[in-house]
Formats: sequence, structure tokens, C-alpha cells
Amino acid sequence: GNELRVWKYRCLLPVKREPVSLKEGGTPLYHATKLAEELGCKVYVKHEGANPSGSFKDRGMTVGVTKAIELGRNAVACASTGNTSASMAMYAAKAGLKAYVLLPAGKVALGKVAQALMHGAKVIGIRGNFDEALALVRKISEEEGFYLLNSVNPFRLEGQKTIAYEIVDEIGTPDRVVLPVGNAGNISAIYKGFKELKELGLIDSIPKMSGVQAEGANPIYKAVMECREDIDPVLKPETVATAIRIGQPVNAKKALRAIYESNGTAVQVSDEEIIRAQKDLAAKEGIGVEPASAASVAGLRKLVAEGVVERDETVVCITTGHLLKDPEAVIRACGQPIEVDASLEAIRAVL
Ligand SMILES: Cc1ncc(COP(=O)(O)O)c(/C=C/C(=O)C(=O)O)c1O
Repeated sequence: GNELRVWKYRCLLPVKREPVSLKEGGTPLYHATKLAEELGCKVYVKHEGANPSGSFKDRGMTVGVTKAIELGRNAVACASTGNTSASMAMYAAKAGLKAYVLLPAGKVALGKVAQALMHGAKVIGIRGNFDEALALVRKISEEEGFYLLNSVNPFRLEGQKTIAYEIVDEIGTPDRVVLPVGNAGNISAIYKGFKELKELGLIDSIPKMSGVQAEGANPIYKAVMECREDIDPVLKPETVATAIRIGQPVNAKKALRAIYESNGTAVQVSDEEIIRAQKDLAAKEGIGVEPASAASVAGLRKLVAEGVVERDETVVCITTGHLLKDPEAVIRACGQPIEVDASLEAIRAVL
């Protein structure tokens, strides 16, 4: 039954023992009626912000942390733009494992840092970007015997592929799946999920995997525009969507294969387009997401404008994280509340 959520699919997950679970998955698939009207196609939004730690990472961590226990490890580690560390800290706490986190100092949304700290991880800020932090955590984990849980770890992708399973369980196979791409694990994982269902004969087509990147952090986009099998790193990635402020995605080859084999595509969007989509999702659809997650809708808008998306396509946008992760980005986008004296007149004056 659905109460098992991710572990409803345990027969397709590479884990033998009882999973370390916080009831992840089973996230809502909303019909975005106003977006559908605006864009002329059927638009669903699968809100991964509804997971226990507020992002899709929980799907990968429930499998990855369970595997760490299975392998007899007692410490896990990751570099993170924030959500991976929040999720890893939460599942490590549940599992009784030590957790070590490297973050790009000053570039991680406050909500995510709060989660990693409160769930008991050792949180270290690196004076460098995510890509540098990832290179360092891979070396430190090797030396110290930490179990590395970045998406270089295939068990992370095994958990995240369940996004595809849930979509098919609920609405069958959409024509297209649109999602933000940073380290490129999620697009690779979701593609794998659809491919497995096709190989099992459960579906007969695979959705066009469409990756969205910020203009300032767009190595996958540039590679797709040149039909390349690998990327040139972006050395100084910059975007307000700090979750995808990544210039050297470790899963680039898998992601490019996913895009090409599914006849998908990639698109880049500006920070302004991301924030506008974030506001529209919240204010028109009641779906509260963090900036990187809104890139999926900003990207779909651009693909429709470019005529890439057919008019009657069924599209699923994956919104990967919760609005609450980055309240400071909201204040920058919306300004502060109006402050008035505690009187009826003062309130009437600003209604
Ligand atoms: C909200 C949100 N949306 C999209 C992505 C991109 O997913 P991938 O392309 O699979 O990397 C992330 C990634 C976050 C990290 O990479 C990390 O937390 O270290 C995210 O947090």
C-alpha cells in the first residue's frame, strides 16, 4: 500500500535488510491548472518538497544510508549545496551513524544549514564552491573511511528513480519530464526508473527528459547544444538558485545519455525567470518551492516559447525542494512585510 511510499517498490531496490526510513516518497502530483492554461499543455507538478527533509534527496538517502548499515559502516559524508546534507544528517541520525558535511561557506540556504546542524552532523564550511568541496570530501572519505553519499554513489540514484515509478503509478507515462539539473544525479535516476519500467514491459515509451539549468551554471545545457557526450566545467558557477550552483556535475555523462536516449533536451533560464516562476507557483498554484525547484517551470515556459513543446503534451515538472529552505531568498524577492502602528486606521491605510 501507499503508506510504504519509496519502499512500496522494494522489489526493485538493491537493499536486503530492513530499510532506514522516515516515510519518504509518495509525494503529491498536482495538476497545475493555471500554468496549463498559460502554456497550452497539460502540466503536472510533482512536489518533492513534501518529503521528510523537504527535498527529493530523501529518496536517495533512505537507500544510501540503509546500504551504509548493510556494509557495516559507522560514518557517512557528503559535500552539498545544502539539501543533500540536510537529508543525509536526518537519515544518519535515524540510523545512529556519524555524519560529516562539507558546505561552500556562505552559499547555502539557511534552512538547509539549520537542518544539517540540528540533526547532529559535523558541518564544515569550505572557503570555496561546491565542486571544490566535493573533490575534498571524496579524498577525506577515502582517508578516514567515511561512506560517501554524494550522487557518485549509485545507491542514491536507486532511491531517486522511484520518482518515475510514482508518476507512472498515478498518471501513466507523460510525454515529458522537466526538472532542474545541478550535479545531474536526479535526471539520470528518473530516466533509469522509466527505462526499467519499459524493459519490464510495464510502459511502452519513455518521457522526453528535459533538464533546466541556470544561465550562470549551465555545463549540461552547453554540452547538449553542441550534442556532446561530456561537458566543459563551468569554473565559477553563479546563480540565486544556490542548490544548482554547480559547475562540474559528476553525473554529466549519465545525464547527457538520459537526454539523448529519451529524445529530450536542455534549456537555460535567468535568475529573474527562476524567481518569477517561484512567485507564480506559490501565488497562482499554491505550491511553495525554493528557487532551484522553480527552474523546472521557468524552463518549461522557455521550451513552450521556443516551440519545443507540442501544444497538447502532458508534462510533469519536478519541484525538487520546499520554499522554507531559503526564506532569505523570499525576502530578497518579495521585500519585507509592511509595518504599521497597531490601529485600525493604520491598517486601513495600507489595505
Ligand atoms: C532543490 C534542488 N533542486 C535540484 C537539485 C539538482 O539535483 P541534481 O541534478 O541531482 O544535483 C538539487 C541538488 C542539490 C545538491 O546537489 C546538494 O544538495 O548537494 C537541489 O537541492
